Amino acid sequence: MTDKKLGGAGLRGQSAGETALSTVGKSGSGLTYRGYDVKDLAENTSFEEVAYLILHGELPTEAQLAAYKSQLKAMRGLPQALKEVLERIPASAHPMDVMRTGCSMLGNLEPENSFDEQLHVADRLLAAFPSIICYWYRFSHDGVRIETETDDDEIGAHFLHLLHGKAPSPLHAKVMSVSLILYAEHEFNASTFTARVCASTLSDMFSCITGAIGSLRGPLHGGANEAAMELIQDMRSEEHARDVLLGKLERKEKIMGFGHAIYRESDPRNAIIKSWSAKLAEEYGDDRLYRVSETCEALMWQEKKLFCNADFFHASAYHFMGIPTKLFTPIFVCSRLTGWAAHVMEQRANNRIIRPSADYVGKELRPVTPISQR
Ligand SMILES: CC(=O)SCCNC(=O)CCNC(=O)[C@H](O)C(C)(C)COP(=O)(O)OP(=O)(O)OC[C@H]1O[C@@H](n2cnc3c(N)ncnc32)[C@H](O)[C@@H]1OP(=O)(O)O
Ligand SMILES: O=C([O-])CC(=O)C(=O)O
Repeated sequence: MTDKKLGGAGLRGQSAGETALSTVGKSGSGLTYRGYDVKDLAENTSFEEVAYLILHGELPTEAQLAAYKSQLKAMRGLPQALKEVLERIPASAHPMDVMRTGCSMLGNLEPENSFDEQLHVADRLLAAFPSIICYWYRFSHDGVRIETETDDDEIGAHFLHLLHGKAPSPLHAKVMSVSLILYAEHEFNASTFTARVCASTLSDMFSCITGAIGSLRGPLHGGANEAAMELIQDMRSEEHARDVLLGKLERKEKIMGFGHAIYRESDPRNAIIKSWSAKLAEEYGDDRLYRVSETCEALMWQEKKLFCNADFFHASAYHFMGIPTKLFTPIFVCSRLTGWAAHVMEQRANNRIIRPSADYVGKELRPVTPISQR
């Protein structure tokens, strides 16, 4: 992987601070969390181990992991006032707006009173986010008030259990764990930077995370996994996929799930989620979605030298597990929370308010014309 030539708009290529949490797009290692290659982590750990690594600095021992899992399990319940708010949100709402409101409401009910509570707040949100989104989804779509405390050991399995009303298969639980690992942390991406800017004013953790959810929602960032699904779901065949994409490229439309602000030749998360999507396609008996996804990948590289980012094969993988498309980006939130919270803590530990300057391109200094003469 070569380093991308960075420069120009969007603060590209400018260092905006220091981090010990991850590296993105460095030659020789595509993506590392606290010094571990994401591929190594995806092959050899669970999401809870990675969350512990990101939040605490080191991988847990067996005893630490067991204690961490039981601690998170015990924090899955939602306060009645939050459930009432979630019940008032219509089924037509975007689930990312539900996440934003759910996070913000929890901040009213269980505020972070001092920075000494920051790790507790991060863990509480980690445990509560799947409950928040699934409670709202099942109530608004199926009319049921679900019990949000399951006995599932892992957050990914817990999410699928709440969504489908039954514990997932080992394959689905494994894919969720890998997916959450892949999405957990990514240096100074837009949503993380939002969280850090908010943290730099010495605001509370809930505000930082609520702002980050808003930034992740857009289709140029986390929202791309949903947009990718919307793109591929109507592709009837490989030939149709090619026609659709060539038409879009001709019209200079963005193809969601492709390209990246930092990576130049590939996103290291793609090969990992793609291989799990292939396994799920086989289990599902799919004879279209995975193939058209591969067609898109080949055509985009051939035509534009653009590669799939983390989001593209997440679309088919989530679909094969029966996850409704509009819940794709909220799963990203359930994972990225770990990175956001760790960045907030890192910012707080060595803080200076983030306040860049702007190049002024407006009018020269001029006097106010009295309103009667304008
Ligand atoms: C988990 C994540 O958040 S990963 C990102 C998810 N987002 C997406 O998948 C949305 C689609 N992708 C994009 O919009 C962009 O690739 C971004 C936002 C991710 C990165 O943007 P940038 O850093 O500005 O892209 P970059 O500088 O590499 O763009 C180079 C050229 O390729 C084009 N390009 C980049 N991505 C795409 C795409 N997905 N489809 C079509 N053209 C594209 C750009 O328009 C640009 O063309 P130009 O030189 O004619 O203006
Ligand atoms: O780094 C970025 O710009 C976007 C991204 O891939 C992520 O946040 O996972």
